[in-house]
Amino acid sequence: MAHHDERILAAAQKHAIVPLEQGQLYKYGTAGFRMKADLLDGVTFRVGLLASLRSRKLNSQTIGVMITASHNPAVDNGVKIVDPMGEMLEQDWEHLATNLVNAPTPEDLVQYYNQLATDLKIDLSAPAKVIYGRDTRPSGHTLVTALAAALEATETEQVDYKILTTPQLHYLVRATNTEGTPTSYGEVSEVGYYKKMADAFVRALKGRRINGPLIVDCANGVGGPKLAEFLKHVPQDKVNFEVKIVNDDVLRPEVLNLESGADFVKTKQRAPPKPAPQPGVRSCSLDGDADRLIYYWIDPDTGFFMLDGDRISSLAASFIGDLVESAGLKDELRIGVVQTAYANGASTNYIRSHLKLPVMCTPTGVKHLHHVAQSFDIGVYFEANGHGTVLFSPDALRAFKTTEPQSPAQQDALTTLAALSDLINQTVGDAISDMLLVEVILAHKNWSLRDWAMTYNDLPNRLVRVVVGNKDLFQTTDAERRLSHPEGAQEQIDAAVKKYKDARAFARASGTENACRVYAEAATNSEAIELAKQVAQIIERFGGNSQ
Ligand SMILES: CC(=O)N[C@H]1[C@@H](OP(=O)(O)O)O[C@H](CO)[C@@H](O)[C@@H]1O
Ligand SMILES: [Mg+2]
Repeated sequence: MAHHDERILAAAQKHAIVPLEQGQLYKYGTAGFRMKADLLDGVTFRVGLLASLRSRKLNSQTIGVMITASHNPAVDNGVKIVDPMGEMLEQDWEHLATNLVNAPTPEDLVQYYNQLATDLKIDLSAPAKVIYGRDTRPSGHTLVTALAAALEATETEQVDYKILTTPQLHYLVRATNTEGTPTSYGEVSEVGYYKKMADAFVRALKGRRINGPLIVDCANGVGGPKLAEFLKHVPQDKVNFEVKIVNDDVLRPEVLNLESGADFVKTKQRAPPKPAPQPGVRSCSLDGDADRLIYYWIDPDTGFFMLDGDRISSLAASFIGDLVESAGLKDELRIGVVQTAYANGASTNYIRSHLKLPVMCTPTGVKHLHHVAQSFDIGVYFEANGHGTVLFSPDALRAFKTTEPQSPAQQDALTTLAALSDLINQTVGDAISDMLLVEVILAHKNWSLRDWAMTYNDLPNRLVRVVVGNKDLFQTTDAERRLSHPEGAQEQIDAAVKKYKDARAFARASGTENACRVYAEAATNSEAIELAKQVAQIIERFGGNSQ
């Protein structure tokens, strides 16, 4: 025991943890640790210790660490751990991360680190490997120094991939752990990621023409330079993909996510004001770390129209469902769609009634959706905010490759499915990969965004944030669609919902902010607004005193 005590102790003193106000604790949440960057040096050091422990626990497999605060302002940053197959950190370890980070002194830290090793039967002399990347935030540079110090102190092999999108880091973790095996995920390099995706893009398009230019707003984040790099790998002689990258200034941190990006477009329900929107042109926005995607266009007649995660999900499910049928695999492969309670009710209805596919609902946070999507052969999952992907099971991948086609149409469907399984990032939602998927589908269907939008009409809806005295009073059940506590609150929400046609509403405590969120939808816009207001008032009444 006491393998690296001296080294950890010395390094921990240089990367001290900053005590939070009023005895509050750091918490590993949906997005790892995320806050003002100047609080994160000690946190990142300690996350490095945990990543090293996790690698040693999992037979020396490679673990990833991503430094990003996604769509938050430039002064924030964050750090999260990626598991060996490119998935989010296993939930059981989230509270270990919380405990390790909150150890009060360097001595306590070393003691807890050793205790974890003992409790989890981790051999501290086994090899360990951690790879990492960061988005374009200036603070990422110093946080990486803290991370590297923890890896050095614990004699963990490390690779610094420098600036990456979040999904690229997830790709690299899986590629590293599957290198040289039959399930190799791709070349272990950033270029390997571009090559795999460009090749799959060409194969999936099958010579179909992309209908007009695409404007991509990159939120002045890491997606800009990475998309530009990707495009260099797309063979211009085979694909007519005309992309105009906008908001790609990564040299001025103050403009990161400022009035641009997928989160801005989704929450404000309007196009980024700069550059001036071009009516009629197909447009999309990535978020600051390029794992979320929203499409939209400005209609010369009716104005702004947005196609969010629910739309991408139903588009993908419809296209892949048709291909599976043409491939003769309908009875063999189970396709399903996974959503959260925030999915528009019209999308759920469309997928169930029109596409005739099962829809499952999970609590908020992509790790929950990802997990349930894995229970299908083809699991399509998206949050309404534009984060999501499509997962293919080993059985599905095998079927695409080994089914003997009886007709050219069947062969065509099988090869398109195989190409899609390479194009779509299997580890996590990936805005660049999802964007290419959408472009492929629109090209196959010869659809404009207007055609896509016509598949169903969204129910009018409202999402409001309610600050209460104590958000922890609000506990949910039924995938967050109902409140179990405080007692009596749900009955009042039910009574309010009953007053409106086609209405639905729910309230829950946010996992990322100190507030509750209320969502309401109804047959008309004014009713959705009224209902949201009434439910917000109920939440305020039950929410404890705000000081
Ligand atoms: C309504 C909403 O958009 N909630 C977001 C938000 O979670 P909250 O727990 O609602 O704060 O941040 C999560 C992490 O980015 C994201 O997964 C989720 O979709
Ligand atoms: Mg993001």
